[in-house]
Amino acid sequence: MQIRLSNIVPMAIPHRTSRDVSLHGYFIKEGTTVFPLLTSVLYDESEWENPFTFNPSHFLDQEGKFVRRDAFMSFSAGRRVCLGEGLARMEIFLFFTSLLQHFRFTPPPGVSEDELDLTPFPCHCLLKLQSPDHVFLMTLTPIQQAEMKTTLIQSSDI
Ligand code: HEM
Repeated sequence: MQIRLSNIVPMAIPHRTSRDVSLHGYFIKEGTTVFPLLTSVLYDESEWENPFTFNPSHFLDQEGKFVRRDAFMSFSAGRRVCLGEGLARMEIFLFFTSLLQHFRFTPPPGVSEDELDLTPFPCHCLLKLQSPDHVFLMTLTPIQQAEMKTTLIQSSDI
């Protein structure tokens, strides 16, 4: 599904631990802000045959039937999973099926399908996030930078 590859909300929404937690041997104290990095699951090479390619077969079994994949986490998971998931899935389905019913999509003249570049923006920048205990270094695309700014504004407003 294109929603996996497009990775719309790469760092989900920041959450804060309501109590001390031990997770896979790591101790996280109460009140720590946690960013669930959905990108790490959506592009996990041990989960997807071609993590960086649009490949609908990721969601089909040997007989061509649709299968649910736990690593498909574009809408996050758990109690704070995206509330609009059902609506978003329905809208995207209606939008794309209408387009596919009415149009034929082809690469521009002189370009083969293999040459199509689906990268949103090639430009990257290095972002440094610092907290009293931790420093995070990340490479972000402009879309992710914009989301990051929104996220930081939201979390500072809490
Ligand atoms: C492809 C479209 C969408 C994607 C990929 C997406 C993804 C996400 C993600 C990753 C979160 C964070 C979950 C977390 O905190 O761990 C979220 C939260 C949320 N989303 Fe979406 N979303 C989409 C569309 C929508 C739509 C259409 C609506 C409403 C009409 C919506 C409403 C919400 C709400 C209310 C939350 C906060 C839930 C909470 O904190 O309890 N989303 N979404």
